[in-house]
Amino acid sequence: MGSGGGQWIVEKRSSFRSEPLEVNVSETGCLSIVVLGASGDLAKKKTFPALFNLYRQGFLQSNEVHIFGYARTKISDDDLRNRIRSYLEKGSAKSEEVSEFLQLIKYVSGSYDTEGGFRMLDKEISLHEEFRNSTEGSSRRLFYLALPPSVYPVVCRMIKLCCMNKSHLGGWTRIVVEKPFGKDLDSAEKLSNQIGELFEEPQLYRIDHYLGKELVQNLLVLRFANRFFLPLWNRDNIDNVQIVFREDFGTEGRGGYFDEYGIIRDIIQNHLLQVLCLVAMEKPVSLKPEHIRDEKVKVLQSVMPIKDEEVVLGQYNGYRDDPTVPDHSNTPTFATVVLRIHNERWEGVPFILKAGKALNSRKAEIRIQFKDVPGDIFRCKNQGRNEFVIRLQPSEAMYMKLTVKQPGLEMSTVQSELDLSYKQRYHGVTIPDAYERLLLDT
Ligand SMILES: NC(=O)C1=CN([C@@H]2O[C@H](COP(=O)(O)OP(=O)(O)OC[C@H]3O[C@@H](n4cnc5c(N)ncnc54)[C@H](OP(=O)(O)O)[C@@H]3O)[C@@H](O)[C@H]2O)C=CC1
Ligand SMILES: O=C1O[C@H](COP(=O)(O)O)[C@@H](O)[C@H](O)[C@H]1O
Repeated sequence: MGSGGGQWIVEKRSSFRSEPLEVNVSETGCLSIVVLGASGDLAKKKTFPALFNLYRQGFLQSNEVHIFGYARTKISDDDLRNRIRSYLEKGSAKSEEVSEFLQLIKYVSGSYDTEGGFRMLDKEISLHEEFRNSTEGSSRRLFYLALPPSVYPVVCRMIKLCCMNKSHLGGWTRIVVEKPFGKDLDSAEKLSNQIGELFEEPQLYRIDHYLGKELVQNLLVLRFANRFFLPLWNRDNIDNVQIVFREDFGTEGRGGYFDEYGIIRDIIQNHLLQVLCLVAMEKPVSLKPEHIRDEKVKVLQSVMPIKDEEVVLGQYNGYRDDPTVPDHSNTPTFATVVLRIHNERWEGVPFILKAGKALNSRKAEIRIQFKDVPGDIFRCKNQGRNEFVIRLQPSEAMYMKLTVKQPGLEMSTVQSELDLSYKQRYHGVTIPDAYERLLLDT
């Protein structure tokens, strides 16, 4: 999706149509945001907090927006509000603001594969639209699937059958689906076909929230707007690249989703692979989504089959104690995988992807380790290599480890850092959560 000359231009993927579709309609109808899987982990930790932050900043107005939670769990509106309250009351949020926001939320309970619940949901949405005097057809309905991908097809069918915006007077129905998009190539293609039969491509938003993180968004700028990196970013200078995700908590009741997918499909195949693409790809022709996608695809096509001996899998002690996890599960919660990119720039440089839950710290970072300097006249090799680190979280930062002269009379060396820590550099700037950015886009 891109903005050109002040109007929004929605472009379908070239595999679906060749001409860009220009949409230039004013959006006047009220907005209903439906969070399916509202009882779950993503909804409470990220979706509702992101909606709350958009509300606080005035992007969602209480006189036009209403939020619906939908899931099978039988709870009341207030039960849902109480479940999420503590996730909203963080930072500078005032408790009155939280209460006002929570009043915008209504909960509907129903199954994912029968019409009853979805008809009820449609009725509730329509009531809200009538209450807001939204002209029929001008209303906007955003369905956010905070659900395991196994239920996307049936949920999309039910939305299409029961819950669509009724006509096209500037209104719309949009569907947001989460990663992982299927389990393997066959299921991803099947899922794509199933959803594609129900909705037009511009109605569909596939989310990978790592792409909304500030420092992931910065990767293109960093690589292609700075002269420094251009000559160094290749096999002649870089020894290895590490892309690491660690979490200091386990599944915590998410076994219903996680155990079926595991850490590779949960984190590596999507979040870390997207980061790898941005680190490894060539400069795109422009910033158009298609041009960026084309370069990413080239990188992925150059990845060699992974060798068994370059994979390590593990499961943390206590994973099976989670009541939502089957007793004999062997689903990995930790994985290290080495990817090798067979092209002129990266031949011989291992890309080491690591992800794990319930480890000793929470961190996501990219470490680019450079080769040793030939002819070590300072005998400083043992002090460590040049390294460029991009810390995505926590505390966003970029720093370069380099060898300098130890200040003083002696000619000795020491490792130091050129440090761009965002908190210190950008005082008073709040970095938006990835989901705020992405939900606002949708
Ligand atoms: N948690 C997170 O931080 C993030 C999650 N995601 C993605 O969000 C999606 C949901 O993840 P998350 O919220 O963590 O998962 P949960 O396990 O919390 O599942 C969400 C909800 O889906 C329903 N559900 C769970 N298992 C099943 C099942 N087997 N069949 C049908 N319904 C089920 C449950 O609701 P009920 O039983 O009430 O219907 C549950 O509350 C996943 O695709 C994940 O990749 C993406 C980014 C971050
Ligand atoms: O997609 C997911 O991401 C979260 C971690 O997201 P972060 O932005 O807090 O790093 C992870 O906990 C979850 O298992 C996974 O589904």
